[in-house]
Formats: sequence, C-alpha cells, structure tokens
Amino acid sequence: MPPKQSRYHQPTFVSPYIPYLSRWYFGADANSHASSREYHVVVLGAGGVGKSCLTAQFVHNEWIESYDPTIEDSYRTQIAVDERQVVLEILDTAGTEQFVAMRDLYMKTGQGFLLVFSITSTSSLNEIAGLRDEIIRIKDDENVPIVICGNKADLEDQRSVPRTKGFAISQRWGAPYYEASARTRTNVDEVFIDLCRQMLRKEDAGLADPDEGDKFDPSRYYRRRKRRREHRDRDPNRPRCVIL
Ligand SMILES: Nc1nc2c(ncn2[C@@H]2O[C@H](COP(=O)(O)OP(=O)(O)OP(=O)(O)O)[C@@H](O)[C@H]2O)c(=O)[nH]1
Repeated sequence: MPPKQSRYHQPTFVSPYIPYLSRWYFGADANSHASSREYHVVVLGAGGVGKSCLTAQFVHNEWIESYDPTIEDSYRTQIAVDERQVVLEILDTAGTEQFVAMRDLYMKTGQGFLLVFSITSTSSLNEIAGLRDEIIRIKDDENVPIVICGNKADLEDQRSVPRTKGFAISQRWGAPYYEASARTRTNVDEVFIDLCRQMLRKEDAGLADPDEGDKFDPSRYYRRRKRRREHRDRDPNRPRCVIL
C-alpha cells in the first residue's frame, strides 16, 4: 500500500483578505458576497495555545507577541479555495475556563472547527479531545468538518507532544492534522483552507444542513421570541398574573 500523504505542509497560499469586524451574531448583509459560499468557523482550544495569533495571521497577516486572553473576537474574511469564493466568519473563542459559557452556542452555530493545541503542552492536546466529543454530541453529527492544529511548531526544543501522537489522533478521528506556527506563519493558510474544502465538500455532497449557520443565531432567536411574546400579549384570553 502506498504511504499516506503527509499533511505536514509548507505554506503555499496567501489569501486575499477582507477583514472587518464580524457580524457573527447579527447575520451577514444579505446582498454582500451573493455568489460566494459563507461558512462559520470556530477556533477552539486551551488558553494560550495561539488561537488568536493563528487567526490574526490568517486574517490580518500580523504577528502578536503579547498574550491577552480572549473573551471572544470575530472576523470576516473572503478567500479563494479551488477557484471558488468563500466568505468565512471566524470566531476566535476564549480558552480560559471563565469564558466558556457560550461554547454550546458556538458549537451549534459553527460549520467547521479548528481545534488548536500547543505542541509544547500535553494537557492542551487532552483538552481538544474533550472539545471534539462535545462538538459531536451537540451537533449530533460524526462528520463535522474539523482540522486538528498543533501550534507553536517553531518551539521544537520545547516539544512535549510527539508528532506521531498528533497523526495517531488524526487517524482515529478521521480529521487532518497540521503542525503550524503562528509566529513563522507556517501552515496558517493551510489549516483554514483545509477546513473550507471540507465544508465545501460536505455542502456539495448535500450533507450540510442548509440552515446550519443560522440555526442558533441569537439575534434571530431573540427576534422570534419577541414576535412570539407580542403574539401572546395580543391574545385577550391569555391568563394574566396580577400582583395585588
Ligand atoms: N513561539 C510561538 N508563540 C506563539 C505562537 N502562537 C502564539 N504564541 C504566543 O502564545 C501566547 C498566547 O497566544 P494567543 O494567540 O493569545 O493564545 P490563545 O489561544 O488565543 O489564548 P486565549 O485567548 O487565552 O484562549 C502569546 O504570547 C503568543 O505570542 C507560535 O506559533 N509560536
């Protein structure tokens, strides 16, 4: 059997960027990017593994040296993947425990997930295993587009996760594994493009839920709730609670 092609690539692609603050929660402008596919990507992983740095490199082409724990940031960017235009809404999530309350919502809304750990931290690898289980449970779908990213590959002398371990997990989960470095911009575009390809493939195969990206859009949820409440308030037979 021919050896499996390694997923450890050197970067070959630089995306054209249209970065601006996302409207992850408020929906995209219906008229913009009418002919392109639009997907919601969620970047997840333990605190300090480099989620924000990978996202900033991908979207803005910039390196951030300082560490400022994320609460939640979102970005919108357009890239060409296999000659198709794809608009990505990227949600950079908080790795720190105190900010994880929104996780269920991200997982329901997201269509593709970048699971990031640091090759210098075994515990960060263990954390993405839990995140993957949660994604599959919440979406009730074993075939969610996922890319596993072992970041900080430039810190080879501090490596504590052997590359073989990453590949073993990749095989077990059926998800591609890349070792990347936000610092040197190694494999930064590749991880996002791989995710785009998976999402496109899923949609082309008719396996994607057409409303998935919007299903748990909080603004739609609150609008619908408001309409339901208004409808209920107009009902003259509605039982009322009176405080005397
Ligand atoms: N050497 C090296 N350092 C990195 C790399 N990526 C991120 N860092 C550093 O790691 C620290 C944390 O990076 P962040 O991108 O803020 O990590 P995060 O995962 O977003 O952290 P939270 O917001 O807490 O979830 C920063 O000081 C970065 O400069 C990398 O590829 N190589």
